[in-house]
Amino acid sequence: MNALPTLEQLRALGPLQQPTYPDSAAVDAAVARLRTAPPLVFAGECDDLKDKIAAVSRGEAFLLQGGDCAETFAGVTADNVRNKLRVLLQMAVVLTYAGSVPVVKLGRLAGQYAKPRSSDTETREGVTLPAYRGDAVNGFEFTPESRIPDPQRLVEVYNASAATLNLIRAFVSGGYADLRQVHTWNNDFVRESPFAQRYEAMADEIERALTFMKAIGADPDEFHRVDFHSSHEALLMDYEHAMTRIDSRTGLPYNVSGHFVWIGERTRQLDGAHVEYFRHIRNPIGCKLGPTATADDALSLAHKLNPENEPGRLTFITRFGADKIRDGLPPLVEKVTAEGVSVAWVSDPMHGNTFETSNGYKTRRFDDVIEEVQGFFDVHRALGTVPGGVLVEMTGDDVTECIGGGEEIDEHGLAHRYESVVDPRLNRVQSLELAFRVAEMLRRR
Ligand SMILES: O=C[C@H](O)[C@H](O)COP(=O)(O)O
Ligand SMILES: C=C(OP(=O)(O)O)C(=O)O
Ligand SMILES: [Mn+2]
Repeated sequence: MNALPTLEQLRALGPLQQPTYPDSAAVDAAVARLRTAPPLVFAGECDDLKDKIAAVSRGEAFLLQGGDCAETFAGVTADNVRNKLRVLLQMAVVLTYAGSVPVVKLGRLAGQYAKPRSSDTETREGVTLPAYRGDAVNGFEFTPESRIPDPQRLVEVYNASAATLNLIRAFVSGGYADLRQVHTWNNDFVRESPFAQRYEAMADEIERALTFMKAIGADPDEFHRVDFHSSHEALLMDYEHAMTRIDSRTGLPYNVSGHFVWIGERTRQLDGAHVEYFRHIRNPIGCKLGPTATADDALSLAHKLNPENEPGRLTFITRFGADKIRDGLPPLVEKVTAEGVSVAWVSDPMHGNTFETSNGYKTRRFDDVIEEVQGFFDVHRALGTVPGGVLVEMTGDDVTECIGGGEEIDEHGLAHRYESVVDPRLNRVQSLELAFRVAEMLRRR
């Protein structure tokens, strides 16, 4: 494989969804600063994750990827990060115990700050401004000043990601994620929620099992820490290229701003800048596939992004929508499988199911989310292939952004606590409910 293209070469390919900065010298300064910054992750950690995703592709593990649609700088607080991690750990333990399969835990965090948008502008009450493109680019506040892209924010992304990942690393190795804390994670949960109660019952069973294992001589320290990795959409060429380093062990380039990075639905053109960048880095990578993707697109992307057909290297994240998955997914899976391509299939049941309510909230129906995951499992079952995981937009807080679920949030209920700056997230109860529902699907896998 030839060498990593320069940033200038990638820019010359016209990458889509990039901000238009007013001051290019300021961009150069931010990129130069990032080029000398220490890595946030190590290449060896990326390789470990690649091995785990290879197990996912063989059906020996299940991938749980979750976090905000868009992280915010204001959201880098101990409470926010802990709440998110806690629900991810709860979901993982539900999937592991009720689904009887090891779970690969992948946070959509510590780097998820840049957003592709369907429109370059946003209009409110007759005023039109540049669209908000994530805290990596501009401010959410609807004023002309705040919406101007500021490259200094790229350095802030690095700092915010470093702080988040540092805290996550402390939590997962310092005892918070110890399986013996399985009850503690559920403390202060709405007791009335049937899923919180179901979780309590399951946690009791797990505790008994742990006591039993200790009695027969198992080492309790085995349960002390968990593996947890970070991921984000590698959208902004300036940031991602500046955060690419040559691994000293192998001499190969890795993106060191996250363990796993993915190409979004809007930037997966075969001859585009993103695919060109991604084919050179050695991280495990993902590529979204939506309803316009053909079987030939999938195959060409696989050949270009993973020419050596390395297991665990490539994950296809499908996001068709509940009404399209059953017809749209089979041709892709059939062709890719028939050609002997090694890939992990993951369902993103969020992005094909977004709509706007009459009162102006971008939302999703919990039932559509479940229906898409069910369709994903059914398609794979019918084809004899492996439904490898789910990617969800979720938060550890009790927000009201998605409709339905056990608490039966309706359109009017969305106004109660809608905090997302881009897409609607499952709240804590909805996330747990999803985990139980997916565990049932896994048991039948
Ligand atoms: O999160 C994904 C995209 O950024 C988002 O769904 C696009 O949303 P938009 O249509 O509001 O721009
Ligand atoms: C932008 C996203 O998704 P997609 O590229 O699939 O639209 C996302 O995951 O937030
Ligand atoms: Mn999103």
